[in-house]
Amino acid sequence: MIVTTAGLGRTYGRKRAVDDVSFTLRPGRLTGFLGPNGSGKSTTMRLMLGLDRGDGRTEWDGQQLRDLAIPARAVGAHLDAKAFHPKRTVRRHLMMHAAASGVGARRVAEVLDLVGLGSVADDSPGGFSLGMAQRVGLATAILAEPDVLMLDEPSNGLDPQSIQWLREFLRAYAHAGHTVFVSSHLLPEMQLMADHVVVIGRGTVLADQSVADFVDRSASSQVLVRVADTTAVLSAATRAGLSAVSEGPDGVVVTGASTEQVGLLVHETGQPVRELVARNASLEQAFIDLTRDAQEYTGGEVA
Ligand SMILES: Nc1ncnc2c1ncn2[C@@H]1O[C@H](COP(=O)(O)OP(=O)(O)OP(=O)(O)O)[C@@H](O)[C@H]1O
Repeated sequence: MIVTTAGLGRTYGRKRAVDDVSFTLRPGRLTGFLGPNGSGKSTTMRLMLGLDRGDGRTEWDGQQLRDLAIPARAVGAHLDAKAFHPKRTVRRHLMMHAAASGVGARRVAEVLDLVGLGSVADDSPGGFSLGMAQRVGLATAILAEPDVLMLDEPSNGLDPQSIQWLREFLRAYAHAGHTVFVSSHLLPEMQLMADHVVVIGRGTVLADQSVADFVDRSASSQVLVRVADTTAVLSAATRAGLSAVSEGPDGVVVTGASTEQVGLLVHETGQPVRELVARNASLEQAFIDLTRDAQEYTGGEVA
């Protein structure tokens, strides 16, 4: 299912929390939703689902969510870690959601096992840890095997094994043809998991592109090339408007260019390449570069 948001907006008091946010989520890929604290991720997700009133519209394969026959089959969302009754058992909680979306008891048992809650299915989740509560939320979201899965910070409170499990689960879910949209502050995790990213800062979209392109465009992406005549490569880089510095006796480091561009540059100088290595910035570094000016809440210098 293709999900299109157009012109989403929301004002709280005098603050424009989300402003003219438009993007498209495509099936078969996991889109990460990134942004500094308070940048509007949760608000955007709530607007998409009609849980918050605001401007703009979201279409699910061209339709409004309320016009779909069984909305739970279209989208499963987990936005709030403790969105369950603390005294109702996990199984009962899931059975109630199952009934509302035409899902049978077998699927409830299957999902309980899938998210690792089988042994506590008949416990009340009131005293659950954050990680356990996250599993209940995920179980609820995937119950009806929705076309679209939307999760707000699902790795919060999960231990490393659970994070790895969640990553594999979400990737498999996306690559089976579903549309997956996940917000997270765990950027190294997102780099392993996401195909595409939407980045927002101060309520507006700053980037909407593949993870590879996003990381590549970072000012911190560098390419190291080793050649016999570094001076010729440095001049060619300058002529091409690229920033380049020499490194060691035969190395040149070019900033902000792809390996292909640097390969062509060396080719122009008519000499063989001894080594060509991309020193890609991490998703984390690319994110920090991009959102430096869109940081709502910043800490002081660390001495
Ligand atoms: N119910 C509300 N009332 C007033 N202001 C709100 C409300 N909900 C969100 N905001 C404000 O809107 C802005 C966006 O908040 P939102 O929770 O969407 O950001 P976020 O990107 O999800 O943040 P985080 O990463 O910290 O979870 C913030 O400045 C926040 O303080």
